[in-house]
Amino acid sequence: MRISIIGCGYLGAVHAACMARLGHDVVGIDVDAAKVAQLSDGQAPFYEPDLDDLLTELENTGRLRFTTDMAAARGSEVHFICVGTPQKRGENGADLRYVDAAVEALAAYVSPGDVVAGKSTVPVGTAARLAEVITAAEPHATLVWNPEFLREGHAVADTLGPDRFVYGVPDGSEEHPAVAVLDRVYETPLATGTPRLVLDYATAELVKAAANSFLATKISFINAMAEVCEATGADVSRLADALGLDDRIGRKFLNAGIGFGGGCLPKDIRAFMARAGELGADQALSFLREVDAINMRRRIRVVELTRELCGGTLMGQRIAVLGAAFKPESDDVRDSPALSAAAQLQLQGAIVTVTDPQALANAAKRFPELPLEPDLEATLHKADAVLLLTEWKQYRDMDPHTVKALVSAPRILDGRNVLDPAKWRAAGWTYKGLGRP
Ligand SMILES: NC(=O)C1=CN([C@@H]2O[C@H](COP(=O)(O)OP(=O)(O)OC[C@H]3O[C@@H](n4cnc5c(N)ncnc54)[C@H](O)[C@@H]3O)[C@@H](O)[C@H]2O)C=CC1
Ligand SMILES: O=C(O)[C@H]1O[C@H](OP(=O)(O)OP(=O)(O)OC[C@H]2O[C@@H](n3ccc(=O)[nH]c3=O)[C@H](O)[C@@H]2O)[C@H](O)[C@@H](O)[C@@H]1O
Repeated sequence: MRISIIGCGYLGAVHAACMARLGHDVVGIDVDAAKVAQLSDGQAPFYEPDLDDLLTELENTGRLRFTTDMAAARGSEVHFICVGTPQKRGENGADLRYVDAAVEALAAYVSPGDVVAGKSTVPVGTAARLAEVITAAEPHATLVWNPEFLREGHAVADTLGPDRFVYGVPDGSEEHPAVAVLDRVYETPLATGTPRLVLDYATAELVKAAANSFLATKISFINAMAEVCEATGADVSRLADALGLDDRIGRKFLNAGIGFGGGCLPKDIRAFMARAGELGADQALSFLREVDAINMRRRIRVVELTRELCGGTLMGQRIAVLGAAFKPESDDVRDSPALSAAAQLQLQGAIVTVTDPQALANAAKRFPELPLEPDLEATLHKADAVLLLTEWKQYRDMDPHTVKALVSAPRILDGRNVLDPAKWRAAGWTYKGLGRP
């Protein structure tokens, strides 16, 4: 099938490569000429495991190309909308200007029978509004909403083998012709038994908002428990292990620590609250305000604990921050808890050095004032305290004796609760976790 992908960022570039991998003939379209040039050279414009290999594998097949020219969408049977929906500046709501611009620009190139499939995360009600734009331009084309659930760091595997497909179609009916079109797009993963749900627009849009809200709530729940554990001397990691053994709860997404960040969970729960408010259902989601507040408190807690670790003042203390990305296996620093804590420590007088295996270039763009150091040993050199804030494997695997020889004082704050406290203490470290004795 011929497929166009509009927007080639963390979602769209991966979707484009994966659709070509499934055998489709794909054109990726983006307004960012530099990104298009890089992708056209077979290079991922960001770090995502397996994406570079996939781009290289596809380079000589002729099935994947990239352009800035929207006219290249003409002739594709399916057009995926993958542009960004960031938080509006100074407001909770989603900024839909990129989605609106992309759909309006695409509408001129849509032909009868085409399917325009929205993948971006949008407030409920957006699909119905955009469907009017598409049908005004081409009455025999259909807009569907096909939300995406991939995780950064696992994006290729998640796209090729998702937990489920959700199709939001105009009448919510299995018989809608667009269902068969999407089934052909996803024929290979569907053949392995991946569940596929056909829903109406609003339900499909809400599945995405609800899923991210649930995940955020799970993380904030365990972080709230971490606060109680700190007050009582209990251990939140063991608490999570015990809770997680109940099938109905599960252990996943119960890792307490510095909290959630990234380009999705924080902005998505805020956009969901804003949209519920517009719909007169704000009370239903007022708990998400608390989810957000618990999450933001974790960042402050890291600063407080670092101050305690340094003997009561941050002034002039050399702090080694391990991790800049919002999670390991990603170079994404959007709303990164690690960077926001690092910047706060610097503001409070600490001499901060941040290291990360992949995210320093992006960190430099967002926080030009923060000293960044690619080398882990150089970062640790003469540190008065070490903060592990993004749990890259190389930080989790550090040897406390080796690290101790590098630092000025053996004090560590494990912001992700991934180190073995007994092992670090036995090596002579003052160890602090979040919600752990
Ligand atoms: N990053 C992720 O893991 C996931 C993201 N999403 C959702 O997918 C959407 C995109 O997110 P990301 O890929 O992370 O954002 P991103 O910022 O990495 O990528 C967006 C891309 O759209 C391009 N763009 C903007 N306006 C355009 C236009 N008019 N025409 C063509 N291209 C245009 C930008 O240049 C950029 O390359 C958001 O709604 C996000 O919530 C959903 C699931 C996973
Ligand atoms: O809509 C999106 O963009 C995506 O948002 C999240 O994916 P992602 O942001 O890539 O990363 P997650 O693995 O969900 O982690 C989010 C944040 O929560 C933190 N986290 C995660 C799990 C946990 O137990 N504790 C915890 O603090 C991570 O460190 C990270 O900062 C969802 O997991 C995806 O399903 C969704 O498609």
